Amino acid sequence: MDDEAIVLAAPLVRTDPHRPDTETWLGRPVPEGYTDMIDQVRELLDRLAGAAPSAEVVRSTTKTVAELSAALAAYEVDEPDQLSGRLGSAAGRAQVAGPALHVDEVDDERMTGRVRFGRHFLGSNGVVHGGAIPYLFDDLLGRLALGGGRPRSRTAYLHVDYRSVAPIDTELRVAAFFDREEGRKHFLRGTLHDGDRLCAEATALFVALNPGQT
Ligand SMILES: CCCCCCCC(=O)SCCNC(=O)CCNC(=O)[C@H](O)C(C)(C)COP(=O)(O)OP(=O)(O)OC[C@H]1O[C@@H](n2cnc3c(N)ncnc32)[C@H](O)[C@@H]1OP(=O)(O)O
Repeated sequence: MDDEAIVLAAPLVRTDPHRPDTETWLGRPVPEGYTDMIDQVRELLDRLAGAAPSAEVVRSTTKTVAELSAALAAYEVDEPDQLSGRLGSAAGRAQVAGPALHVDEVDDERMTGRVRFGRHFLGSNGVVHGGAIPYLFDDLLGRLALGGGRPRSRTAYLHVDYRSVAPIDTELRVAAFFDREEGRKHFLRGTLHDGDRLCAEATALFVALNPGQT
């Protein structure tokens, strides 16, 4: 594929001071610019959601996206070598299924951060789709569940209360708390705020996996 075809738009400015320029995964360096590529795909999804393009632009976009898919297909790897969703210090772990979550502070019991849902996550009337919020909490709480040297665990339940609407294109605050542990059961909770206004809160049970449990 022509290199020029993969230039989607002007590159995004790196805005996250917590994100390192380079990162390693499984001891190997992550390709330079990988997280910038993920940012561009997020931008593309937002533009796609918001656009009502002409037939000509639909045709050319379809062709370009097909070329991009073909280029990436040539580099497909098995799950253990996957980068997307595995880069802990990248926004949203470099996984475009969810919003770009930026972790600001984390210790064994608590995690705080910021998140901005783009147009891709619009439900209606300028607010975030209700299904995107559990994704955010599962990811956020799942990360904290793994903190403090705790064993791998899996979400057994995730309960979300929607207290007020969460606007898109707005920096929202998230927090996660490790509440308590009962044997293999780890209880966590999380909050999503727009300024001082509580948008949603969640409680979850993560069950630690037994040795050999996949
Ligand atoms: C960095 C990465 C961040 C992203 C993290 C994302 C995490 C995820 O999304 S994981 C994917 C979604 N979750 C799943 O697919 C889980 C599917 N379910 C399972 O695999 C199993 O049911 C599992 C592992 C949760 C529990 O099964 P198992 O290991 O057999 O434990 P089990 O003996 O049934 O239960 C253990 C305890 O938990 C309790 N428990 C289990 N499920 C539930 C539930 N839904 N509600 C309440 N209690 C429960 C049991 O009652 C039991 O309690 P006690 O010890 O007091 O008797």
